Amino acid sequence: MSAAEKPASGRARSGKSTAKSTSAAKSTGRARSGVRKVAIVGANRIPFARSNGPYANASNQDMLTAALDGLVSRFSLQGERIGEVAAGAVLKHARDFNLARECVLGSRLAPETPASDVQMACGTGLQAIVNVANKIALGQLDSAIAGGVDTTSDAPLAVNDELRRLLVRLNAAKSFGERLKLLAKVRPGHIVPDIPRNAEPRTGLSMGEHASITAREWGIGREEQDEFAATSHQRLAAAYERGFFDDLLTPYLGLTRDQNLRPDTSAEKLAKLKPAFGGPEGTMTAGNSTPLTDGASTVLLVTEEWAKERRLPVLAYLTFAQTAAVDYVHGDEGLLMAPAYAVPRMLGRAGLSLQDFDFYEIHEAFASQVLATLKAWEDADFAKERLGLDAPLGSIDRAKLNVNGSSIAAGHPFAATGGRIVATLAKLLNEKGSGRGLISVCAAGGQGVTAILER
Ligand SMILES: CC(=O)SCCNC(=O)CCNC(=O)[C@H](O)C(C)(C)COP(=O)(O)OP(=O)(O)OC[C@H]1O[C@@H](n2cnc3c(N)ncnc32)[C@H](O)[C@@H]1OP(=O)(O)O
Repeated sequence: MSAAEKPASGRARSGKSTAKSTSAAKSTGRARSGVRKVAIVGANRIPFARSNGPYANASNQDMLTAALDGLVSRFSLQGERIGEVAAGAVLKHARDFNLARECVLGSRLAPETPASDVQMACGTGLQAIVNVANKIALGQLDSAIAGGVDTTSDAPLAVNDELRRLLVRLNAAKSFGERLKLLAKVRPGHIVPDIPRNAEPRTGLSMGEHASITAREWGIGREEQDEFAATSHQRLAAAYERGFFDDLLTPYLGLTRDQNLRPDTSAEKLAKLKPAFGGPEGTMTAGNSTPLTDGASTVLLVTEEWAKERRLPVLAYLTFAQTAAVDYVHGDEGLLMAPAYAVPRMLGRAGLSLQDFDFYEIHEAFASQVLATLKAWEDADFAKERLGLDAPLGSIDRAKLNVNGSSIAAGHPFAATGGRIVATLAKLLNEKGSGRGLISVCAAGGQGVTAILER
């Protein structure tokens, strides 16, 4: 561990490494393979809010800084130079060109903490975690914070292309006359803003519309989706009830728990909702889909030595990760099915089977997408034709899946979901004392990010 990364009584101003840090770096413990273990010691997030709700006037910077500062308080990181912060947002204003760095500068971390943005749609949060984990494993960092944030309340609106070009030229105009000439070209139609849609640029279809096609293809029925969604609410409510989130969450703008959570949700009540995607015969509703959400999350990842020196218990280790992408544009694979490919590839590297896990954390973009992924893993033709395997991965014990609820109940502020899931699983493994958990996150753009945590 570098001395400059040790807790400082005040803010660390110099950011310089010392001779001590060089010798300490040489002696850091390495696993036999030459790869260091990546420890998760804790996390912090703000409660997730429904879009245009209590966080309507909060920006990505406000929320991510609040999540970061909550982590700083929890682990006494005031004034500390952390090795690196990696974070991102799916919907980002141009002024936030390096959002992570702006949030570091706005937080109580040492301003000498480097930071960079990551973007992998809904996989952003988990990808940021994997990026810094890899640097820790390779000996490039001893401590890191990964995070994510998103707001659909404060989505960036763009002016249309023609007006934007005019305004850029106006800004560069050298004379008043030139400016007047350019201004005279503005037409009423230019005022119409370019509003970001929750849709795939290459197909024009929303995530929900894409998922509804996959649901039809895999024969995922309304009843099983509603049951799945109700379970998510019931389990999240039970987790809050037993205080599970007490050390994972900092209250923010009047919220002390995820606002979308409805403990009284039942499959019977959800059955009454009208379809939101897939036309009048569609099976996907507001109840069995994630809502549009605002929120932020952060996770602290370190070496075992860093944790030991501060007497911080390790919750779990991040041991494997894998990304995959599918061709939903020219091919016939579902937009959100990439984790169905990433997971078997990761299991192959890890020498594990799908059944070798105590917990499964599968991001619930939609109940139908989780159920289609599970069905794909059980399907012999999918195994043979798509995965090139002799046998299907098989089924999992559903009692081990999203045991504390997931995105349908908690909400899904796109880039913040990875941090919420890693925090939840690390704590579950810590409570159990030993075991292994699998994480799977689907993302827009036909991509998926998966990881394994162990303890
Ligand atoms: C990789 C990925 O993660 S892709 C996923 C990315 N995320 C998305 O695509 C977001 C998808 N979700 C959405 O677009 C929106 O939330 C929608 C379109 C599904 C629904 O939007 P809205 O219609 O505004 O939802 P709203 O909250 O008003 O709910 C609609 C109705 O369902 C009801 N409802 C919702 N959840 C529940 C519940 N758990 N129990 C009972 N009723 C419920 C609401 O009360 C409301 O009823 P009302 O019309 O009588 O007031």
